[in-house]
Amino acid sequence: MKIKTICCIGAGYVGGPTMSIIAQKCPHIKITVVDVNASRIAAWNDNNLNRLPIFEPELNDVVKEVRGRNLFFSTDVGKAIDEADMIFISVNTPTKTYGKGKGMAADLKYIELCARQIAKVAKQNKIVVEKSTLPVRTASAIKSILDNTGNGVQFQILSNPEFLAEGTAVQNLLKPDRVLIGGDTSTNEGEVAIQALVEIYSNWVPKKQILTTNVWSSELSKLTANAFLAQRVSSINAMSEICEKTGADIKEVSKAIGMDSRIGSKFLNASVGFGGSCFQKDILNLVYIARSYGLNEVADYWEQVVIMNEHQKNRFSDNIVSTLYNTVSGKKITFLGWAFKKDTNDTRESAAIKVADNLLNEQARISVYDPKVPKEKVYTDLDYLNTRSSSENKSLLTVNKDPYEACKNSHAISILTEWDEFKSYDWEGIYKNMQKPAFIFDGRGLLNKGELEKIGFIYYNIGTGN
Ligand SMILES: NC(=O)c1ccc[n+]([C@@H]2O[C@H](COP(=O)([O-])OP(=O)(O)OC[C@H]3O[C@@H](n4cnc5c(N)ncnc54)[C@H](O)[C@@H]3O)[C@@H](O)[C@H]2O)c1
Ligand SMILES: O=c1ccn([C@@H]2O[C@H](COP(=O)(O)OP(=O)(O)O[C@H]3O[C@H](CO)[C@@H](O)[C@H](O)[C@H]3O)[C@@H](O)[C@H]2O)c(=O)[nH]1
Repeated sequence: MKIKTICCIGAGYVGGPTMSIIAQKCPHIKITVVDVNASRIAAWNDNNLNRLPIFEPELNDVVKEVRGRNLFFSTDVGKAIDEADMIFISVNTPTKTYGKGKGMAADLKYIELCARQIAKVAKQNKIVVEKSTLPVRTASAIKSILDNTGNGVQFQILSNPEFLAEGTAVQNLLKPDRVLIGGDTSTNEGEVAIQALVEIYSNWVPKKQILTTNVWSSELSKLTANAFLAQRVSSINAMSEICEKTGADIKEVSKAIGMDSRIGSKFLNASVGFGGSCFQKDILNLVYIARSYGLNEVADYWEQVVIMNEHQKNRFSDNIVSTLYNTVSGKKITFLGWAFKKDTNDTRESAAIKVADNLLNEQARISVYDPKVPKEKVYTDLDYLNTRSSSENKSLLTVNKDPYEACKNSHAISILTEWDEFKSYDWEGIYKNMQKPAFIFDGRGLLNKGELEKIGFIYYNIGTGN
């Protein structure tokens, strides 16, 4: 079966980049990305590519090449569904904030809305692809909605989880470690649908890296991959605390263990804590699933990864307070970085938010600089916590466009995101304009301790005892 038209529901961090690359590699397929958020669609259609709704290295060039050729962004969800042979569901699946499973389970209301709309509109057989990250067995719920509310047309459901990481999305999509496709391997129609998607990826991904499985394995593999990745970060962060007590250095420990080919060297950077929209949400979802099957030991095991992460963020802010003579009340603390990692404007679950909230509770004044995160976003993130009024947040925290201004007169600088540009700042100049003693709390192990200490800074790093 040859796919000629694709619709992708959800123009976010996954839908936008993923469809841009499919469009680039498959010029014979017309792709329409749709979203209910009209301003997001307008931003994807903006002539000024620097105003695309998400910042991803190299993405602007790809969008420039394919937009208007075979990639289109629209708010007309019904029309795009109707025209498509294959529909990707790429909408958000956040943690539930209400009812049963609140704070743990994935909220599938957006997924269900998509399924109902597909069922309502579709007049011909369609392949529906789960691109969003979903609890294992969601495909059966989607199938049930489609079959029971549809117009009698046939639907095949595939699971095709996305493994891209933000900041490297384009390269991850161009050269994925693997593409995973789960489908109904027990029927001919299921096999045909699987092969239709395999054929799309085969335009640029070597066949041996395209893995096909049953639907449940595919859905669960996505949650498993994120759980393992996050577990590595929590494991190295747990060791960082032992390093600080014992005089061991976490970078040396990471290097030493990473040279064991069974462990591997990637994803072993101790930090102020993992952020991003996926790790916490997906682990909590896994914990919820395990509990719902009565697998309490399994649930406790994975939950500890999130508990450890909360602890890492809290102990980072606690260390700032205790080092600054047990009070930060009225003191200016500069945050370099607000995004959850470098090379993205995404701030979802960023460690910076929690650290800021803790320090504001201690009446610190915070000044933030991030090269890609707009001022309004910083305030929205803080207001969302509902810890204090929006006007209090605005009076206690300022957002600067200039990093040197942000650092002026501050008592301490805290590195929250590992943006490369921070490494080449004029640190001597920054030191001169700070209160003394001038402290740096490096939550990313980014800066050069020796050089900064030579200038006169008191420098604290995660995982290094002083
Ligand atoms: N962000 C990542 O790096 C990443 C990577 C892999 C997988 N995922 C998974 O992919 C999914 C999407 O993540 P994201 O970061 O792109 O989310 P996002 O919030 O950036 O984008 C989702 C979009 O879907 C739209 N939407 C919601 N309901 C809709 C509906 N009924 N009709 C039309 N549009 C609708 C929203 O308006 C939003 O723009 C999630 O399940 C996530 O776990 C994310
Ligand atoms: O050694 C490390 C590696 C990562 N992090 C932090 O962990 C978080 C997540 O980083 P990363 O995984 O690189 O970015 P994400 O975009 O969240 O990507 C993860 O989540 C996506 C959404 O499911 C998956 O598709 C990706 O495979 C998975 O890496 C960030 O705060 C990083 O700073 C560390 O602290 N130390």
